[in-house]
Amino acid sequence: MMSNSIPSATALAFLVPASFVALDTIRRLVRSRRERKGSPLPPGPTPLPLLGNALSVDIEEPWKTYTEWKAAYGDVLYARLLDQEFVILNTQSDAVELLEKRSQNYSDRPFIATLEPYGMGFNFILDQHGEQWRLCRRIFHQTFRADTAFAFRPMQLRRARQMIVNLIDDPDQYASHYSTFSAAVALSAVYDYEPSPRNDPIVHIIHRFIAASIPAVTPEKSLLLKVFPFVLHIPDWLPGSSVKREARTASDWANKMVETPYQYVQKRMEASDPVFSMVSDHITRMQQYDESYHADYTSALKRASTSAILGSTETTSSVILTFTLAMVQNPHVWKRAQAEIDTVLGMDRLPDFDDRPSLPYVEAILRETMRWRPITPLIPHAASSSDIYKGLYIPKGMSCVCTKIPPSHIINTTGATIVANIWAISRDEVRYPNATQFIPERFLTAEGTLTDDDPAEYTFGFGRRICPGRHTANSSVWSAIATMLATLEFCLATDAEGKDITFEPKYVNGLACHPDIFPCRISPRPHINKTSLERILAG
Ligand code: HEM
Repeated sequence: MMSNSIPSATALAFLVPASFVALDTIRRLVRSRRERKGSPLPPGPTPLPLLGNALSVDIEEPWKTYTEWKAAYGDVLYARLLDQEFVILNTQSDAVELLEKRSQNYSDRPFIATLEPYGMGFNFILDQHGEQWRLCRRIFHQTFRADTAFAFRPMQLRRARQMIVNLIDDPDQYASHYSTFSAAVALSAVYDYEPSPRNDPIVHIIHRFIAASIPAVTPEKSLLLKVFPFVLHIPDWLPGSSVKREARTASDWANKMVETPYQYVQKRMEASDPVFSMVSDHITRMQQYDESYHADYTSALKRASTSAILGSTETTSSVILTFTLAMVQNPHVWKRAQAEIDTVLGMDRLPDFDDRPSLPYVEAILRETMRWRPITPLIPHAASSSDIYKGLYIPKGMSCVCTKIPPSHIINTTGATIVANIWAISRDEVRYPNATQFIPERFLTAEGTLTDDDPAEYTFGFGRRICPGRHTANSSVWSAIATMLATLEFCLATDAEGKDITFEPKYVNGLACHPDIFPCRISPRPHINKTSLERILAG
């Protein structure tokens, strides 16, 4: 039997990092008290020693807890989950004040211990606010800024129409068609790659990477690796090595995701096959720079291009899934939209971007879809220095305990996480009465024109980190939903006796938050058929 007074190696292995967390928390509290100079932290629920407020937060949907706390503590809240401090901004105006007007200080990201081990290091979405990020963002901007993204519109419409053909062919696979559509738009823009509608090898790599990396973004996995980084070095035959294997698999898929489409472009360029894409454009631009800069440029280009695929695939398809759920639950909405479309376009052509200003109800549906169930309910930034806002102390204050973390991360791991709570903004009952209901009319004036309220002003984020793909995203979502409304009907599924199958929607929190697959019947409108659509596509 083991003596009680001599801790086992395993107990030590757990005790040492736990003590680091405890000491670190105490050190931060002392330091923050010194730095505050009399300014209080934002109000919030009283934290327990060490655990902080971890036990009071809904782990599945923390945005709901923060929204409830708004009533008790106000618009700007402070909470601590274990050693991680959060300042939660529950209104758009506070998010604009800090994340936009003080963006010099609020454009970092919180440190996530799983990123490097799970192969997410290529992803500039989660990069710190520094030179590497700036170069990626510049490359990205040249392709996706408003005036250049305009050029993608014909491709986006064509892809949306192809999606309808796939939906008519195989309606039960609707989620997969949305995903293929979203990936296809991004792959066309970034690599000039046309994926096949089913079983495409590159789409397969993207899906495998996303599936393998989702465990990386869970807070518990991140905390585990932060506190016990040695689990990445446990031999494969020992219990507890599953995290290491999981990380290795995600990393392998990440590597394929970065290299395979990039090499596809390189090969086409070597074969003098004309290719027009973000990657080919920058490979050409790179030649004007000194050779010594090529390695950095290539690395930034690979990171920007892969981030574009990752940033667009699950987000766009999540919005279309949310839209489908709203249509199935609110048939009067798609019927009113179809009446608008038929009046403006007639029944023998499909909407294109010239029709967009004439279809305010379709636009209102898009806005309500973005508001009703925001796909990124919380947007995390990090403060690089502590600050005073409205007389409240906003701490930097998280520090990273331990080991194999690249120096570029360690330098910047000292920011409290500043969270824009998009859920709270979208649930503001003064601005959006009956906020839980899907009511596109809230974005229309009594005359039927659009109001000035556009949820795109908060659902795409804020300041220097605002979604740089937002113009492309907005056009993709519009082309998808306008084409779907013009061609499809959305009903509850029926059972063998013809009775409607009702269901309680469930939500999945992956890279974006979206409804889980639900039973529904998506069918062509009476005057639409596959042949006529294929004729339109061919023309
Ligand atoms: C409807 C679809 C989309 C939504 C709702 C969305 C939303 C967001 C949000 C909320 C952020 C974080 C902003 C912040 O930190 O303040 C973000 C970042 C980002 N998004 Fe999107 N996005 C969408 C589609 C896209 C698309 C299509 C692309 C690529 C073409 C893209 C690329 C990115 C990138 C690269 C970032 C990271 C920017 C940075 O950290 O500097 N997104 N997006």
